[in-house]
Amino acid sequence: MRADRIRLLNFKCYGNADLSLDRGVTVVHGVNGSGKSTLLEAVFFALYGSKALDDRTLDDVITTGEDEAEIELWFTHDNREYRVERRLKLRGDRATTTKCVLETPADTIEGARDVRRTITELLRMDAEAFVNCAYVRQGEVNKLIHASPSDRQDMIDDLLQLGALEEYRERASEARLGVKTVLDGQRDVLDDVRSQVEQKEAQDLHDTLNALETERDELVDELEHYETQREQAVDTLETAQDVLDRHQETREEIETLTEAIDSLQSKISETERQRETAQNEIRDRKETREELAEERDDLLAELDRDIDPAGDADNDETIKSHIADLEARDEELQDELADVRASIQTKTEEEERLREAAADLDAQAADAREDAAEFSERLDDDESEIEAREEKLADLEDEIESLRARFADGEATGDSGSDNDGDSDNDDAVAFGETQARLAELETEREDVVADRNDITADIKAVDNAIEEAETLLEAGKCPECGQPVENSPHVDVLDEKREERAELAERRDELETERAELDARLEDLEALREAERRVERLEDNRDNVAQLLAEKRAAVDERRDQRDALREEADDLESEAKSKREAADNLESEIDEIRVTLGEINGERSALKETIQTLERVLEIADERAELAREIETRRERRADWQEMNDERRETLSTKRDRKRDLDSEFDEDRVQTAREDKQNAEGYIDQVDEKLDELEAERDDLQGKIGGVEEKLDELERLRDRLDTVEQRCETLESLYGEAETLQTTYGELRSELRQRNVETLERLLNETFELVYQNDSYAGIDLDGDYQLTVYQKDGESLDPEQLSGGERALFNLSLRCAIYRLLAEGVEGAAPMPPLILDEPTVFLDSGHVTQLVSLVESMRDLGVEQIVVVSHDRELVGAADSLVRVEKDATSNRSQLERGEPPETALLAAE
Ligand SMILES: Nc1ncnc2c1ncn2[C@@H]1O[C@H](COP(=O)(O)OP(=O)(O)OP(=O)(O)O)[C@@H](O)[C@H]1O
Ligand SMILES: [Zn+2]
Repeated sequence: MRADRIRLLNFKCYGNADLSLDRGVTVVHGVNGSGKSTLLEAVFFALYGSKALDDRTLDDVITTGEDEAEIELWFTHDNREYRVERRLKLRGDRATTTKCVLETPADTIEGARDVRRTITELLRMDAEAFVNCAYVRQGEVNKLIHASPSDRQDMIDDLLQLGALEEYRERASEARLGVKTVLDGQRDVLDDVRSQVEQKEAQDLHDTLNALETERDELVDELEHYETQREQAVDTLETAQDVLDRHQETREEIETLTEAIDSLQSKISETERQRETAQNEIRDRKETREELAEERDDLLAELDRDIDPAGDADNDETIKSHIADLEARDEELQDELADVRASIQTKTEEEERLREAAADLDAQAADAREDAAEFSERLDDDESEIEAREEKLADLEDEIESLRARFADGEATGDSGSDNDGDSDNDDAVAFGETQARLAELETEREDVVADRNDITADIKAVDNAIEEAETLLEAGKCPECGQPVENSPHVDVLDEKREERAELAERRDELETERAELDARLEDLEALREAERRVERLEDNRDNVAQLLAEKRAAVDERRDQRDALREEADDLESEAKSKREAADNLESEIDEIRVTLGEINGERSALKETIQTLERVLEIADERAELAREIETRRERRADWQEMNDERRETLSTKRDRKRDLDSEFDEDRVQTAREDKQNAEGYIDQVDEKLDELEAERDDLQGKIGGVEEKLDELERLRDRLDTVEQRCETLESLYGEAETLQTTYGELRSELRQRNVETLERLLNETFELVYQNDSYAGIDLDGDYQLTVYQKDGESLDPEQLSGGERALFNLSLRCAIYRLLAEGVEGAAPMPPLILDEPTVFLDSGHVTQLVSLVESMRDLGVEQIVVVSHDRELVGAADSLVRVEKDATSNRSQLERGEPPETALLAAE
């Protein structure tokens, strides 16, 4: 087997680690406590699980503070690849395996037990064998030497698979002992059964049986005799009993008869009483009938109708037809009544309607009159308004006339110009409608005058200026015309001319002023006329409007007057209509009163009818009651006749029964009864005695029968015992031969083991000597002796022998390693040819060794490799060993996380290590 790769998660001091391993020698190195041993333990744990933990538990395996751990190991064995995986989980403070899987090339095995079993079969080693052979744990170098010879024997035997033979031998021995125990037991049984048979045979059982049977036959004869006697006694007893029974029956019949006679008599008198009661009831009913007849006669007399009081069926019919007639009449009356009521209803309604209509009409008439009055009032108003308007119209006409008179053609109105005031000029007389044109003419004229006047005013101003200048010049002595000195000036006269011109101009201006004033006055008059003209126009408009309104008003007044008259007429009509309706209503009222009288009459007749009908019905009722009474009387009569008949029959029965009783009384014989009683008593006495005797004899017979049964049973048992004896004898023989076989088997296994062991011991001794010589080249020791019980003895050169315990520490270590390697080789070479082996694992093998011996150890390791050990893993920090490694693994603990780490190093590291 070869470990190829191991992966760890939270396994003890490892956090996350993954390491691949090679064939050949691998040296694991690192400082103390870095996790070297733990790595080896992990390989061991991966293979065997909790069995690899000795006395520790699963929770020790999980890194402190974590709650899950994983271990995975890939390995090759016999050229096949395998992978084992385990997962642990902390639940509370206990760890459990949550996954355990082994993948083999063929299949996958699950579960810790099955995985361990498969691995044990595969490696042909259990966990214990693994540590004894392949895995030399730290500090266990002396294990094999310290062990007692028998422990060592067991260890080595187990490794060599000889343990099984010892087991078989022990099993054979156990089987032999087991057979022995059974055989001893069976022999005891055999003795016991045999003595029982002998005892039983000595008892003469057949003779005893014959004697008992004879005795029993005699007893049976005697029993039969007594039984015959008993039967006779029983006959006698039965006959006597018959007589007594008959006597008893007769007596009972007489008693029954007496009872029957008594009961019949009482029934007869009871029925007689009933007959009498019925008679009384008949009498009562007859009386009631007569009373009813009287009542009926009274009623009929009261009615005074043609009905025969004697009353029979025909009479009833007559009454019924009377009632029918009366009811028919009542129905007629009822119809009439309904008609009358309906007509009252209709008429009352009609009356109400009429009165309502009349009231309505009156109201309408009142409304019409009111409207007419309103119209009249408004007509008065209208007329006074018309009057006012007419007045206004006349005023307007007057004003217009007077205004028109002021115009030229105004004289046409008749009033002459004498009325004209003196102011008005005839030249200015203007016709109506021409003022406008005239005003325009005068306006133009005035403008011309004003313009002339303004021109003259300007001229005056110019003349004034010239005068003023000339005067100034003149004062200065200058010519007013040319400005030259006045002396000699021809122009001095000019000033006067100018003054003249000015006076002329002023005169002219005054004329123009006057002319303008005249024009202004004429203009004013004309304006006034113009004003009058406009006013006339307005007044005429006004007059026309007033005239039109007046005309309209008149038309409206006429219409309104017509309407008022119409309303008045309408009111008259409505009133007369109301009156006629009211009259109609009054007529209806008196009609209704008359009808009410008829209603009263009908009701009166109806109540009289009802009374008569009731009386007649009562008469019919009485007839019914009387008939019912007659029927009752008849029933009672019939019943009385029946009872009579019944009693006659009873009386007949009574006499028969009395006869029978008399016969039975005479039949009764007291002597015969007495004899029967005595016979019975005697027979009973005898039977009692004989029964006692029979009981005795039967008990005796049963006893004998029991004894016979007992003897027969003993004979059967004897037969069975003989059979049993045969069986047990046979079984003992079989067991004896089985015991012999087990004994042979036990010796065979024992011999086989010591033979095999002897062969192995010889090989082992040779291998041990070879190895020891290789690692301990020393002159002191001549060789090692290993005997059949694995007793080890070391011989010194001088021939003295030594117990291995007496060797030095280092020597012991080397000796032990030699023994381990020898065993490993023995196993590897195999008893039956080479077998694949687990890696050889050595944890700190050099502790006790000096450097010289380390060299020897190195050669041991190398020789093992050369001998074909596939993989050797050594934990050591010895430089020499490191130097001999094919590959290196360095283990280091991270100072901060406190987790171990694995690192592959190649041999060049040797140089580094050597340099340290
Ligand atoms: N369950 C655990 N969780 C964490 N650490 C653990 C656990 N069990 C053991 N350890 C630690 O693992 C460390 C490594 O121990 P191991 O015996 O493998 O060291 P080593 O390298 O073989 O040392 P030495 O050279 O002294 O033999 C120890 O320090 C120990 O405290
Ligand atoms: Zn002049």
